[in-house]
Amino acid sequence: MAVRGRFIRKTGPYNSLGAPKPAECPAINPMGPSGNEGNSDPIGDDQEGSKTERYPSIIRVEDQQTAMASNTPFTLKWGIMATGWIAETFTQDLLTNPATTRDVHDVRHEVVAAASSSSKQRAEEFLVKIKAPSSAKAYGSYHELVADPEIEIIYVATPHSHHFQNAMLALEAGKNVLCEKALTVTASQAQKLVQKAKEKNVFFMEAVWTRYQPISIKVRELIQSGVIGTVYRVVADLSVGNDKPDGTVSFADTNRMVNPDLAGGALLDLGIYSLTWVFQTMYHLQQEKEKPKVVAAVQKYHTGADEATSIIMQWPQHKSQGIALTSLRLATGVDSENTGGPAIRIQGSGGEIHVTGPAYRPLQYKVIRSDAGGKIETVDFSIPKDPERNWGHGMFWEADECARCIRDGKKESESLPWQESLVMMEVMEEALKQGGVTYPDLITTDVFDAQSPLNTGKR
Ligand SMILES: NC(=O)C1=CN([C@@H]2O[C@H](COP(=O)(O)OP(=O)(O)OC[C@H]3O[C@@H](n4cnc5c(N)ncnc54)[C@H](OP(=O)(O)O)[C@@H]3O)[C@@H](O)[C@H]2O)C=CC1
Ligand SMILES: O=C1OC[C@@H](O)[C@H](O)[C@H]1O
Repeated sequence: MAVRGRFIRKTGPYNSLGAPKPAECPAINPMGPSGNEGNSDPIGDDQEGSKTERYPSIIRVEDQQTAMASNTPFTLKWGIMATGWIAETFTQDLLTNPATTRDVHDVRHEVVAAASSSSKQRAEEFLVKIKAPSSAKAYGSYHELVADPEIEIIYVATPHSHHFQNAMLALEAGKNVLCEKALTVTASQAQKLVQKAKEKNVFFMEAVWTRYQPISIKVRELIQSGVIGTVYRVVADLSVGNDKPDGTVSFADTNRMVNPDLAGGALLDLGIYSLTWVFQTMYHLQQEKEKPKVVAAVQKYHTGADEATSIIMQWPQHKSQGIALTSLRLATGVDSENTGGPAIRIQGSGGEIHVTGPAYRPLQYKVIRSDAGGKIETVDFSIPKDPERNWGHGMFWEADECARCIRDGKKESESLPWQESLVMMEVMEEALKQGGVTYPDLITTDVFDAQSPLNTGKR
């Protein structure tokens, strides 16, 4: 019989009060059963439902007052590079109130400016749309953005094709950088960025938000506690069902999902989350790091990008294997209940953990221990919303991580160290190489050019 568990709140990186906490969060949703009233989520995949629990469920008022009296939150000042879909989503998360949204009291965020490579007007419209404070500046170029002395960190939200040149532009200007996934198009580009971050002594992180979500932290803790024994295999999938009867997929050939000029393809956009689950549950937890052997099957689309990629990784010294799957034609689950099974299956010598939901932001895990007589513990998560803005997408936890690292003088995040981003880039590069996927020189070069069209927007 399945036992639905409650999320036991532990002190974690998202919990900053330092004051004693209630041991358990009761399933109270101050916004009603859906917790989503009136929200218009641009990604359209928010999964709040009646069975979810919220963060935070209860904050004792005296705890808050004690913390507020003794600590002034560290404020991180952001510059947003690009004005597309994820720039909008992430920046709205930045603008949520950390205290009332997610029980975070030690850091906060300020949006200083946003820049569009197309026009200043586009940046102005962006700031209006996300209801940024009137103090936020609009720039019509990425160069102006990175030159703003008030900005401490640049969020790079351009297509992956642009990440190397754009992140390097910001690092060269001495800025801390949070760069969207996939970090780069090639492993050599990622290596160059890490070298530059070291040289400039600044913070640099790949924006894999999943790593900072409470569910990821909890699953890593569970594995480390040994509850399912030694993990020997992880199978993870992130796929979307965009198959069309005429043999194409429902993205225009120019869309960044399939356009080689924008480093399109399933692996760099979606498969990276499947890899994230393989890596964060195995490689990340290895004492002695071992690079995996890689075998890949790649289905190429008529544009030349990959439409489906399956990667088998082997860690011979650890006797473990990981399978990362992604496809643009078949969805991970046929329905929202994931009748077809969990998106992520983590198999250990003493049991399994199943993680359900899209791999970039899953909201449920199950622990199935071989010694528990068939009992299954099910734990649900939800994404908290700012009651005032009626917004929350779950990207704020990675922003909080950036703030804490910068406050504490750290140059990389322990939850996603540089070395791990680099090995993941190597795995993806190797898989694409095995499948014969190539990208244009403009986006694969590892030579920085401040005047590259990728930096100037002169496309
Ligand atoms: N973490 C997550 O959940 C998600 C991450 N992503 C990642 O974010 C990145 C951006 O994705 P997304 O926001 O969906 O993309 P969009 O196409 O919606 O936005 C990209 C933005 O980049 C800028 N840009 C600069 N040059 C170009 C160009 N040649 N073609 C298109 N855009 C250009 C544009 O802003 P402007 O003209 O104003 O400079 C544009 O609005 C990708 O790397 C993707 O992997 C995407 C979705 C979800
Ligand atoms: O990072 C992402 O997560 C959500 C997906 O829908 C999107 O394509 C991808 O870029």
